Amino acid sequence: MMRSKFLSLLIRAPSVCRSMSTATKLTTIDVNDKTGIATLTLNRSPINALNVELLQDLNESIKEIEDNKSRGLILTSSNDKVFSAGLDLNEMYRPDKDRARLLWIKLQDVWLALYSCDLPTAAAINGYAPAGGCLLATVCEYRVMLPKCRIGFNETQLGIVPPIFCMFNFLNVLPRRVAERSLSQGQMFTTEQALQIGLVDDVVSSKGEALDKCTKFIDTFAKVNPLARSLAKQQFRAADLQRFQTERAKDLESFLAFINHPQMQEGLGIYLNSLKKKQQLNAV
Ligand SMILES: CCCCCC/C=C\CC(=O)SCCNC(=O)CCNC(=O)[C@H](O)C(C)(C)COP(=O)(O)OP(=O)(O)OC[C@H]1O[C@@H](n2cnc3c(N)ncnc32)[C@H](O)[C@@H]1OP(=O)(O)O
Repeated sequence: MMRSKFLSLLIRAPSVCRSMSTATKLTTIDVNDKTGIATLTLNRSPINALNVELLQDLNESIKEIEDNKSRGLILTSSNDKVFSAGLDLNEMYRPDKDRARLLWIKLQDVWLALYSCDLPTAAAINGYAPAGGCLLATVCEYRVMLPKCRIGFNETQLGIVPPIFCMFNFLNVLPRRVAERSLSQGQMFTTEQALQIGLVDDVVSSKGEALDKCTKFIDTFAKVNPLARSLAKQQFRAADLQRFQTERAKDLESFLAFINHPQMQEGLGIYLNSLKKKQQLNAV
């Protein structure tokens, strides 16, 4: 009797979150002591544009979460309107050559860390997620999104060829025909369209609900042997990971050649300017 009372108290006890790291500045990690699940929050104001430092912090945080044997990883944003605006275009426009190289290497590292992550991963997409934002969301195994947002790879709309890891992500989530069309057209989807085509698994009305849904998804693995789960995931992703490793160096050189092209620089300048003037392209 005493024991079951004690157990019911434990079950009803409010969940306690503890911060795992103070070292990172542009990401935060909160581990729920009850569920053992880590929430990794993008925290670069104003719109979580992915610069070298944010990508570096993301890499460190993912490693920290894996090393601390969390039960799962939920990726979200501290901004209530934007999950991530994608790569920081200021890193690509009139770039510092060393930083541009580092930017792409760190983006590749983040993709690799999440694509091959041992833990179950889920994205609580609490705002806009264009390009690199969509990359972070679709590299996860489950997605839930808030209404009235947009998500997609808009690269071709900006004259950019989406890198192969965008293709891997989409092919894991969408039927091949839909993946190819949306990547080659640079389509941005509303939340409702994203749900309809299966780009997101669920739609909820608040960030709290989104985090709950992600927790429930991760809980579906509670009774599965973690090693078997992780190896099954690796098996599914092995061919993509191998191709990525083979093409990684070439992919970096393509990115550098691409951003150093005068025509691309001109286009990036015009696009950045249009964003600053709040004249966002219809594509986003
Ligand atoms: C060989 C292979 C090469 C492959 C290369 C692949 C590369 C790229 C992948 C990418 O990720 S490129 C980035 C694509 N991202 C976008 O197109 C998003 C553009 N942004 C928006 O649509 C909106 O900003 C938003 C995300 C919907 C947010 O809207 P909101 O109204 O909340 O905020 P804004 O006022 O528009 O923006 C605030 C502030 O940030 C500036 N800004 C916006 N996006 C970016 C960005 N990606 N990088 C840098 N700066 C950005 C925007 O100009 C505003 O600046 P100020 O006016 O405050 O100076």
